[in-house]
Amino acid sequence: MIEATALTKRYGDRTAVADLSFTVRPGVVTGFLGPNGAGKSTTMRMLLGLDAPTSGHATIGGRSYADHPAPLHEVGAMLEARAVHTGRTAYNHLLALAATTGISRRRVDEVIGLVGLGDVARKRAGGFSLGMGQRLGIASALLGDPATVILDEPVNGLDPEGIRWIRNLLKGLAAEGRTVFVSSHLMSEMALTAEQLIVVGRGRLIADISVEEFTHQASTGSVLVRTPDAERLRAALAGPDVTVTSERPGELVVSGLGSEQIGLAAAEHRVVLHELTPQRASLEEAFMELTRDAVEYQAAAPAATGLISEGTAA
Ligand SMILES: Nc1ncnc2c1ncn2[C@@H]1O[C@H](COP(=O)(O)OP(=O)(O)OP(=O)(O)O)[C@@H](O)[C@H]1O
Repeated sequence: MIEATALTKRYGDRTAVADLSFTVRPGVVTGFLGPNGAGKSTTMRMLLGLDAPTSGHATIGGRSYADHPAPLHEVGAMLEARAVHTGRTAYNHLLALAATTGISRRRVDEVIGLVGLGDVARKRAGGFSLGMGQRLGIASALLGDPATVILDEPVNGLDPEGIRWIRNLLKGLAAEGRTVFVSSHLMSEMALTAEQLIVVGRGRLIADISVEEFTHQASTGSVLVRTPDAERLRAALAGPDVTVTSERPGELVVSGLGSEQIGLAAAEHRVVLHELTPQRASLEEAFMELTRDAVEYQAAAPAATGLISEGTAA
């Protein structure tokens, strides 16, 4: 369990983190989301005792990081994936880390297997690709078999295979009952990985919300219907609070009725349906909307296009 209470960090007259309070529970992956410069890295550094808060405090497993007698067993973290001595092999890097904290050689072998670095463990880490560097960073974080795992932007720069690997690893760690806290600026990625979201902007808490609820809120409430009998269905659906629009032949967008009601009406009138899809804004668009006022440097971008269907969202 991670608990942040009124965490605040100022650098001169710049406030990086402002009065930030949240709880990260064990057993689920919690995403820490926010646009660039929102204060995610600063918050993570404060959780790990690498930066002192201007005010407020944070605990991991009930104590501040510095108060844990064996912190590597309590918390594993990856803040900068490439902070590795480049001349050493991956194996020796992990072995050196293990030796300073009383962790066995067997555990080094175990984490190498866990992160899939078996084939390259005897190679110098300096020659590693970004993906291998991330895996080594995660191996270091997991070395002490920690109850809490904190990773800053672990999917940055990874290919789809690497992203899927990290996603499954994080879910597995959470399923083992660990506390997993992972930052990202990509809502769509977090929607696939996390169950709970803590969203920040300009150092402040914007939302503490489940992915399910966030997805629900992104719903526009309209339903796309494809049918070869559009005009008959349109007549069957007509009602005081119902709006039906059509941009293409054979396609209707219905507001004011749920997909169950539309399906039922179609069945009653023996209208064949080819598609019945609740519409929602893409999660990335919903996220941009949520954090719009908090984006540090707003680019002049074309207006968001609005709706896309559930199947293609994110
Ligand atoms: N050492 C520092 N000195 C001065 N300002 C800092 C320092 N570290 C961070 N900041 C500022 O604090 C704010 C938050 O930065 P932080 O790196 O925590 O954000 P972030 O959400 O992790 O963003 P990113 O995704 O871009 O890393 C930014 O405005 C940043 O410029």
